[in-house]
Amino acid sequence: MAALPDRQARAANASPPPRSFGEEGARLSYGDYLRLKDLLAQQAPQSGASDELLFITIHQVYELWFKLLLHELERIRDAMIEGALWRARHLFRRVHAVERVLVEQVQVLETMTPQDFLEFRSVLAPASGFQSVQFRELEFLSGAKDEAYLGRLRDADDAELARLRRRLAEPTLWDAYLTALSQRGLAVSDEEIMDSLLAVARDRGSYDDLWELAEDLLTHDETTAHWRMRHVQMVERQIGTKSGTGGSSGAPYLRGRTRMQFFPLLWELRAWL
Ligand code: HEM
Ligand SMILES: N[C@@H](CC(=O)c1ccccc1NC=O)C(=O)O
Repeated sequence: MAALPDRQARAANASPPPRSFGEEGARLSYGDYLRLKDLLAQQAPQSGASDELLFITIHQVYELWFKLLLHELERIRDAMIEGALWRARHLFRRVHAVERVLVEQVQVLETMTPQDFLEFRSVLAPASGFQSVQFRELEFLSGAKDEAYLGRLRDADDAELARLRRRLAEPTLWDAYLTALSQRGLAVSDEEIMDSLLAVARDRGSYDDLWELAEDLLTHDETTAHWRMRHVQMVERQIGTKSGTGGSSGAPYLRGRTRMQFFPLLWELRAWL
């Protein structure tokens, strides 16, 4: 291999310095690429209350993360069906990291006092988190399909309803995990599934990838439950025992939701080990 020219030799060559990577076309700027004009025009407080910008910003950030989570969880599901378990595991690391951010982010909204929330709470009604289509899509994709929530959406448009109906029809993460198990010769019928999960847990030498994937599913379940618990704590801090703008009992309804599990068999497995 030829030696690299030293600094003096390079200076003597006197050719112009190379342009930095990608500058040749010079078409995109930071703001164009990220569509910041559009993005930053989307925060439109309805009241004069100072904390409404915080409230809107937080919710929009959640919805952006939900969008990414849906994208990655779909890829995880498809990777499991294709038998590319390494890719599913790789993407689960990203999903878990984002989910931890979602939990951590609650504290930002908790810097708002209930008095300051009350300055604009009445303008929100009857809007509420019930109407988060992406949140419900995440639940459906994870395995908690409950058609009744379609009725709580109020003013969802046709495209949103179609998205939710598609999620109700398509395979869940759990369906995909069962496919991965059966591809390895393990039985997945209702009667046999627990024996198969036990076989995976007891023979890490043969099934370590399937075991670790089940652990990744469980972590997804657990971090989602953490979010639900942090959300209800925040709700109790903000509105106490008041009912919700979306028409539910508020904190009691949300407390009930914290018991939800996407993958109950993975939790039950612990008792059989
Ligand atoms: C001041 C802060 C918040 C309060 C007081 C609050 C209150 C509530 C209440 C009372 C409900 C039950 C529906 C109803 O009757 O209104 C609800 C549901 C929900 N909220 Fe919030 N929320 C807050 C912040 C957030 C944030 C930051 C998110 C993030 C996206 C969020 C997402 C949701 C979702 C997805 C639901 C549906 C939960 C389910 O059905 O399991 N909320 N919220
Ligand atoms: N349900 C809340 C209001 C609320 O938090 C909210 C209102 C409109 C859009 C998103 C919301 N966030 C989560 O429920 C309440 O009862 O105060």
